[in-house]
Amino acid sequence: MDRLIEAIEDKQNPSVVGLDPTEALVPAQIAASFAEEINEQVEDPAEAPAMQLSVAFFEFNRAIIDAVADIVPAVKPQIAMYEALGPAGIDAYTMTCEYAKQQGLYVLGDVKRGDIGSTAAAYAHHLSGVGLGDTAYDPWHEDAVTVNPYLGTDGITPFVDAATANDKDIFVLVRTSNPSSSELQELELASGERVYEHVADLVESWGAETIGKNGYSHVGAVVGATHPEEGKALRARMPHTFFLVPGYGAQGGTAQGVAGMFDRDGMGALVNSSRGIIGAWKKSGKYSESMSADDALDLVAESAREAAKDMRDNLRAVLP
Ligand SMILES: O=C(O)c1cc(=O)[nH]c(=O)n1[C@@H]1O[C@H](COP(=O)(O)O)[C@@H](O)[C@H]1O
Repeated sequence: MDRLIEAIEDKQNPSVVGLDPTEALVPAQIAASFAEEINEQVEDPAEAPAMQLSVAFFEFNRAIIDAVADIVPAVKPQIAMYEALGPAGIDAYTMTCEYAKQQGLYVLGDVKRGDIGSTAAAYAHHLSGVGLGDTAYDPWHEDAVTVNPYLGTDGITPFVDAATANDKDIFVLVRTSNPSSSELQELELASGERVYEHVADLVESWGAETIGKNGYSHVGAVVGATHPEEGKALRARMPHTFFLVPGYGAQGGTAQGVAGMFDRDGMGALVNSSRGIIGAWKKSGKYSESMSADDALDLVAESAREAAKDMRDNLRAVLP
């Protein structure tokens, strides 16, 4: 986790921009501006809409990355939004990750993978690259991925091994931000612990052999901004586990609510906002359907930059 920590210290900003584009979040004229070019390229006209949106997603992301790269240490592309477009969407995802890396950003691939050990080892190629040894080729350009711990240790170990071998990281779901999370995560065990507390102890143990010079391991945890008190308690319970904290902004999480998830040095957590930043242009009052695609992209970028600055300043105000 040392590379992420250094990136956060460099920008003095523990926030990450979630790149979760959807057709509703990307100004319509951007995809429309590629219609002619795409229609000439595609063999099957039915493919055109997905191709157009994929190109639009990448241009949308590139404009936002250019606008926030000097403000934030990291971006978190959510692969689901790209998978929704099929293979062309995956191309937009990997191009987005590659471009963000080229701008010096830490790329957190939100892929939430989890399976039995042999399958997890295949998924772990997101971190270990394709091919063997020196010939390993990295088509994903991710510094970290999110993973689901529901299958237990043998489903996680391949990810820990790949992360450690490649100086990358994983973030394991512990206390998720969604309303239904309590149905499972708050269940009380015979020991009196809650399920999420038991998972927290497993996550801390999974990283124990990989603690870096800043005191945090390659194995992080996902702790929702919508659970301030539980997050504060988990901060103390998981001293060597860095937190990815989603749920700020669109889901109601606040800077005050996440303050307890940081350690006494103001480190230990990276707070995510996706829709609150990439959708800020919708609240600017400056968008018009008649504006050009270039002007729409400029508005997206300018709005994202302002929203990223606000988030940075809100977090700085609550940190030691
Ligand atoms: O793993 C995640 O990042 C995640 C875990 C969680 O508990 N809650 C959660 O919202 N997320 C992700 O964080 C992002 C939140 O998006 P916004 O609500 O738009 O900021 C989405 O990409 C979610 O998939």
